[in-house]
Amino acid sequence: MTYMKKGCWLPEGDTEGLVFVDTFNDFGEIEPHRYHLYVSLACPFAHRALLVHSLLGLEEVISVSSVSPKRFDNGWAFDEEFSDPLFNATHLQSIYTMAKPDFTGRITVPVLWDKKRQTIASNDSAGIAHWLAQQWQCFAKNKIDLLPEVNEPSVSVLSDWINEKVNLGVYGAGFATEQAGYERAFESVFDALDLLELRLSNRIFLHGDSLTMSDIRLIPSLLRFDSVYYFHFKLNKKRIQDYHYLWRYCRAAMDIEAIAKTVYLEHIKAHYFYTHDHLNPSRIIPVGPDIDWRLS
Ligand SMILES: N[C@@H](CCC(=O)N[C@@H](CS)C(=O)NCC(=O)O)C(=O)O
Repeated sequence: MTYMKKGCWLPEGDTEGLVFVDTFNDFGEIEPHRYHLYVSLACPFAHRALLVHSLLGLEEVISVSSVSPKRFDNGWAFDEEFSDPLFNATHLQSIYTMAKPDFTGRITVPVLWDKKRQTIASNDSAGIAHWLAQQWQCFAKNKIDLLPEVNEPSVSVLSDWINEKVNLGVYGAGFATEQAGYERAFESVFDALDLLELRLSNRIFLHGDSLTMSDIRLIPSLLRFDSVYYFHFKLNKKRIQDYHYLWRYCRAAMDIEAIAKTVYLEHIKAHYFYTHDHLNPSRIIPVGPDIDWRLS
């Protein structure tokens, strides 16, 4: 992991005494063409924001671009294929220092840039996803309510649980540095998947027939599981394809065009297997697996 301290890039591991004080959480008014969303197509957290953006059909009012899949020592970068459409920056760190020259913290995606105030409105995926789902209905091409009032308490409880047990849980196993910690994280992820399998035995999505914010949390991690987490994070008890209902759930999600068009498995694999060279020193990116998402 790499960080900035008071606007300066820190070499890997040199984080002694670092206190992460800076996050951005200051959304402005809703105005078409005012915001730009920087994501990484590989990142499951950024994927939350991208999913809401795509499901609501906000392409014409909020622009989106991705960083390059391969992250080097200077953090998220832009390249010819994945360039910065606003500033032609070479690295995402420039976007952070434009917003706050003495920024201290991790340079993460997603980033919601406010063109009017020339600053970062938010770099919190959950906050951005929530804001898009709640505030942008008036500009949404598709009227989808991902935060239905009737389910609101259970959606937020389940969303938080998925974040802890699955979204972050897989990293707990993948980045473990000792056996016991890895095994605890491994068991915890598969216990959570077993519970979700049970929950999905009598419904298509987590709260019934329609997608909610809980699904927006779960889908990014499940879609990456068989190609990445199973191998790279050593989560190899089962693939998602080995669960009856979770597999049906993934295929039902991928059957939705607005979801399928946000999923770039080659980009995802290129990121994880190339960037985490402490887990994969050869940086060889696996060719497979071939996944057939069709429902029947
Ligand atoms: N606060 C963030 C965290 C997102 C996050 O951890 N993103 C990862 C990619 S999956 C990242 O940008 N990591 C870069 C780094 O840690 O150097 C969120 O929006 O949820």
